[in-house]
Amino acid sequence: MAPHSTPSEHLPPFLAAIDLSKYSSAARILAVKELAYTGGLFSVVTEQTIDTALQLLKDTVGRFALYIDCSALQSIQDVVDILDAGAAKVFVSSEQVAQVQQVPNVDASRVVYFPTIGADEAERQFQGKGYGLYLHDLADVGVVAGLLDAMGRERPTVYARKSEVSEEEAVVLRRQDAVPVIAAGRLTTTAEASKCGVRVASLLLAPVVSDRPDGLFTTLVTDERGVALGLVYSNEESVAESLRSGRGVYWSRKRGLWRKGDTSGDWQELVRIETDCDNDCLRFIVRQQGKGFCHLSTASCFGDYRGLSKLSKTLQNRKRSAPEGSYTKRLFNDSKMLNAKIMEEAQELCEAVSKEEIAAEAADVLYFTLTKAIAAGVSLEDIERNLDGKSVKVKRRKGDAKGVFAEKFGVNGTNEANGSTNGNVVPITGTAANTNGGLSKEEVREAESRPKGTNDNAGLNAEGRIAMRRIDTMTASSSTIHEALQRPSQRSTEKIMAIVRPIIKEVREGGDKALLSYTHKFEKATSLTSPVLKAPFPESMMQLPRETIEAIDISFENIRKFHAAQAENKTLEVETMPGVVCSRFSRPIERVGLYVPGGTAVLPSTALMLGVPAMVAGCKTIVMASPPRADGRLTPEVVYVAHKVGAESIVLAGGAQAVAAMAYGTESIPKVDKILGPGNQFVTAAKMLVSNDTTAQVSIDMPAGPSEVLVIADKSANPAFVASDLLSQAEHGTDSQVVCITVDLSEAQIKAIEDELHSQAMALPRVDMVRGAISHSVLLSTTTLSHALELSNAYAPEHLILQTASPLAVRDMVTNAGSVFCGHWTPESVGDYSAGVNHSLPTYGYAKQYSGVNLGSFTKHITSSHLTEQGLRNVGGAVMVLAAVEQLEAHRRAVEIRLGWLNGEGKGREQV
Ligand SMILES: NC(=O)c1ccc[n+]([C@@H]2O[C@H](COP(=O)([O-])OP(=O)(O)OC[C@H]3O[C@@H](n4cnc5c(N)ncnc54)[C@H](O)[C@@H]3O)[C@@H](O)[C@H]2O)c1
Ligand SMILES: N[C@H](CO)Cc1c[nH]c[nH+]1
Repeated sequence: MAPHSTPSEHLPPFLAAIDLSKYSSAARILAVKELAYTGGLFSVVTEQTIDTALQLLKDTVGRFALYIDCSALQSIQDVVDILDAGAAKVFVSSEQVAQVQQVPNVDASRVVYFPTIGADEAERQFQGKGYGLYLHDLADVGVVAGLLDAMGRERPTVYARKSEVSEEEAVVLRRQDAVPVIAAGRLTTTAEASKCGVRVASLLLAPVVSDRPDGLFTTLVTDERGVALGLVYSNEESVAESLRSGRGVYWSRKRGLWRKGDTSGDWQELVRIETDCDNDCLRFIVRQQGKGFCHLSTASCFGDYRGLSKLSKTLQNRKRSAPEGSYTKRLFNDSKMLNAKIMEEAQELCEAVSKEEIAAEAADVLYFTLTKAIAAGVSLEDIERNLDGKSVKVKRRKGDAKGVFAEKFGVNGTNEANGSTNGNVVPITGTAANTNGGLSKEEVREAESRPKGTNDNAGLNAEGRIAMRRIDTMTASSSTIHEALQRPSQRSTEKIMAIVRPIIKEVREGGDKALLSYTHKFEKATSLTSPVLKAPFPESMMQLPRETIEAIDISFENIRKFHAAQAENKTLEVETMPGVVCSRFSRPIERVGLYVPGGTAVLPSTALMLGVPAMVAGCKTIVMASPPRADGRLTPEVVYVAHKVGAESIVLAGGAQAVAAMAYGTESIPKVDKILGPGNQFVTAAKMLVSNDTTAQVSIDMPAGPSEVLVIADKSANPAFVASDLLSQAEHGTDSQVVCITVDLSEAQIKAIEDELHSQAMALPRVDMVRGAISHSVLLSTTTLSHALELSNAYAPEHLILQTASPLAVRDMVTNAGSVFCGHWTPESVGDYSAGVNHSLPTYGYAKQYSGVNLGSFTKHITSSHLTEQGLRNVGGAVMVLAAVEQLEAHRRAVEIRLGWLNGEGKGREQV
């Protein structure tokens, strides 16, 4: 067979094809030897598995090379996200390839072309682009050789897959410099050949040629950072044994098979085996145990470690057993001191000028940085992996300085121009790439309030405890406090709007069909054929346990009483001048749309909070909307409440599409006059957009987004109560925010709140949701109640909890808040469900200008005037003068003509 020119990149010996549902974390992959030791993995990603893929990439970046077949994805933004998360390569279909070309910064060598159209057209798309080529479903591996020959020297890297491929066939592919893609289950580390398995050792060694007379393979042994430990030899037997046992095993020219460490105890954990660029040398990457690799008890045969490796080993030893009184031990035990040192050294590095100073200060920064990392269980290798991950990012960040640092150094940092204050991501333009509105997958996850993955350390401090950021308001700058109090969801408003706009447009234009298709997409309720459920609702849809019915009925009655008491039954009448009577009376808004959230939790309590006042107000048409479950059904509690309040229909949809359906109406859903109800960022953005469209003729209650709470706690507060109230809102979603303001508490008292927060959070089923919220939450310590109130009024929380000695007196100082909960025996959750107050409240600081939902939200006021003859005489002069000032003659004459009549100047006076 003619030799083919080797592609100019370093390729894995094969790609092990894994199923993402089975191999979703690095730990799972590492547990399977066949996958762990050669580094190349392949997986097909779909809309359903994209999040798993992104999480896996995050978890394994720099450890494995993941090749992802993206040909089933609809959005090119998803493909970009996969590349950005560190995929070695993406396989894209003929349909996707043109779009990928338009994305800036995508390196062609990270794209593998998967032809899904006719050969001629495919060749035109592919030729000269520098992509790899994926040959899928091969009938015969011999085809590859012919194809490669035809392509000549400019040939691409070829990835080839044949189902049930035999070892022989895989070796043929490998010798042709093609990369075989082999189902993980077919791979084996056993030494013996078998019909149903493909030996990893055979594939690894297939192209390797020894340049030694004894046929042994020269083998370089290195640690994970690539530092050489020594030179040894291998052969097929030792390589197979190494893969089987997961240890460094070599071939000694004197003693034969050599399991390193069997006699000395200095054994090696195998990380990976690689071949070099021209296949005449192996590299074993190992984790050396014991004293070191060399028989002289040094780390390597070339002496001891130096530089960062040496520092990292020393710090790891110190962490295990630091001598009492050592400086490093002190740093390990005192995180505040360590943080202060990092800041101090960073400052000194900024001020350094000469080469010597810069080297010395940079060394200090590295020392303290690495100490912090190792104290937290982060190794130097982890940091380097992270760097490698960042080096392959596609989305370029502007990298502006931020906040106080930008201010301090006088550089522009707020990046407001592109609507982002935290991401600095330069948006992708020009293609359908922006279907996520420019949000990264992680930002979308947060907007969707999805729980944090177990490998994501959101909300955890350096000790791995769930902890809020702490700020001492006596020493922190006002910009630090201001920045800490920014709502997470506000950072991406424009991007969320960009996602929501096309959804609204589609539903407005496409009606029921478009609405249903979004429900199929977001709720996965693909069996649903109608987007609405009309009253009367069948009994079978409201089957509930007795105690649930009782609880709903009690809450219903309390909410009804409190809202009924808000009714303005009498017409307001004021005689402003004799004979001039002004009145005001209220009328229910006729048609209201009530959004009941249902993405991450089912909220029948919100159905009560909206439905009961709508019923009390007398709204004629009550339409509810709530996302159905994946089986297409609604939670029975919501149906029961809808029935109790007399709703005419329930829209089986959520998000922006439900808002659009109620705003514009569809074939089966009535258009409403006002939309009320809280929801996630997509819902809130949609409400704001439709209320701004004058053609929709719809108003909204307020922007009521992700839940938030602010607790003011003085010395009388019980730390367990404080923590429980903070957590009750943190569990709503990863984009919720909770704030605790302490008043004159000692370090021990603040610590008691932090301890409670950690231990109570750890026991919650939604702990991974809570961690997300805690990651952008804050504890502010103050010394006076008035300062605490000043901060709270500026923040304008949705819920304000006063755990203070005289809560009612403190309440009098509140100027901005959605709802206030007074005293130690008033948890916020009583207001969420049953006390009677409404829980649909303004968030994002809108409590400065909006009230929470109340009876008035469902009514409008109409004014009327009634003048007697004398009344017109009394007020007419003023009207005529002002109309003349405004040069509105018809206005003036409307009075003048009447006064003329009264003065007997007109005809037919008796007709009036
Ligand atoms: N402020 C208040 O008074 C109040 C009261 C109750 C609840 N809340 C808040 O309501 C929110 C409820 O959020 P939720 O997510 O559980 O339910 P939700 O019903 O508000 O949102 C779910 C919908 O979001 C849409 N969506 C999800 N991912 C999307 C994406 N990537 N692109 C476009 N649309 C997408 C889907 O249509 C889905 O139906 C929470 O943030 C909670 O804190 C606030
Ligand atoms: N706390 C939410 C208002 O932000 C409402 C709610 C519903 N269920 C529980 N709580």
